[in-house]
Amino acid sequence: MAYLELNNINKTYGKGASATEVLSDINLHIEEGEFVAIVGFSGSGKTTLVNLINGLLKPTSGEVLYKGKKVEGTSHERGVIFQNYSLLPWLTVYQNVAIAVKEAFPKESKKFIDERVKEYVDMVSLTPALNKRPKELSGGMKQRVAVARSLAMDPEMIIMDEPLGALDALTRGNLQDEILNIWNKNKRTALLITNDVDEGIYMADRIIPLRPGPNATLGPEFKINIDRPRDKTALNDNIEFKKTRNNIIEYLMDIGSERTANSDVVYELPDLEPKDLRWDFK
Ligand SMILES: Nc1ncnc2c1ncn2[C@@H]1O[C@H](COP(=O)(O)OP(=O)(O)OP(=O)(O)O)[C@@H](O)[C@H]1O
Repeated sequence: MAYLELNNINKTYGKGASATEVLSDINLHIEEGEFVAIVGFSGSGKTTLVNLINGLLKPTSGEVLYKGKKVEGTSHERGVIFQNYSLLPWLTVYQNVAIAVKEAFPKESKKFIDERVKEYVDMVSLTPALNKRPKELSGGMKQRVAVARSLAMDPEMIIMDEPLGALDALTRGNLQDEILNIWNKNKRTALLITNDVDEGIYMADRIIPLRPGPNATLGPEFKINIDRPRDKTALNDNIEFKKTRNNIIEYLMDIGSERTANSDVVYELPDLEPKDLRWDFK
């Protein structure tokens, strides 16, 4: 039994003539302690997949099992970091994080909650913004609050839906490392949805492409055989990194051009440009 299992998942939106099958025959098994990345094309169904795992959506057919039990709704055992922040606009940064920490640790003291909120807000370098409301923050700052809020709840499984998309390279690199630290230190299981192949290789044990939809399905997995902790600066010269990166990009380009040739829809490719300079920020 895997920690998280998706068995023969199909998800259709709409009914009758307007029905669209977004995900088809998705099978994914993640073991406890693993870090898996799914890299997909824009609009291929990545958020739908996250919402099925989180329990916000029900599959049209198939089942999602978490620790052997069918997922029937949301739970803070599985913490999701969404790409669209979902902060409560009337609460400050402190209050947005505190409300989540209280929910995850209902029996803990006020002091514990206060310290934990401040620790995680500091981790995302937002201590000066503790008393600001979301409307006073930039998109990247809001995204960092969302990261702090999810990680402060100490979920058993960290599920990330393009969580670092709106961030500059330096902040993005720092948060990748914070997420990896928490995953490693607390022996958590992680699923990262990203359109950045380099980010996937830096962070994950395996990368699985999501083929473009409709009827998106998972492609073959690519194992990342690079020792941890990984050194960003050294990665660009790592033969295994270059080989894996080329293999994944080649696969994505092939399926992208295959689908474009067969339809009128223009698919936006994942972030495939070399980002060599990015690693120099550390
Ligand atoms: N509630 C819904 N009802 C109908 N169609 C939907 C619904 N939610 C998503 N879709 C459609 O399903 C497809 C996949 O959407 P989804 O948001 O899962 O993709 P995504 O890969 O996360 O996209 P992006 O990379 O742009 O965030 C899209 O064509 C979208 O229009």
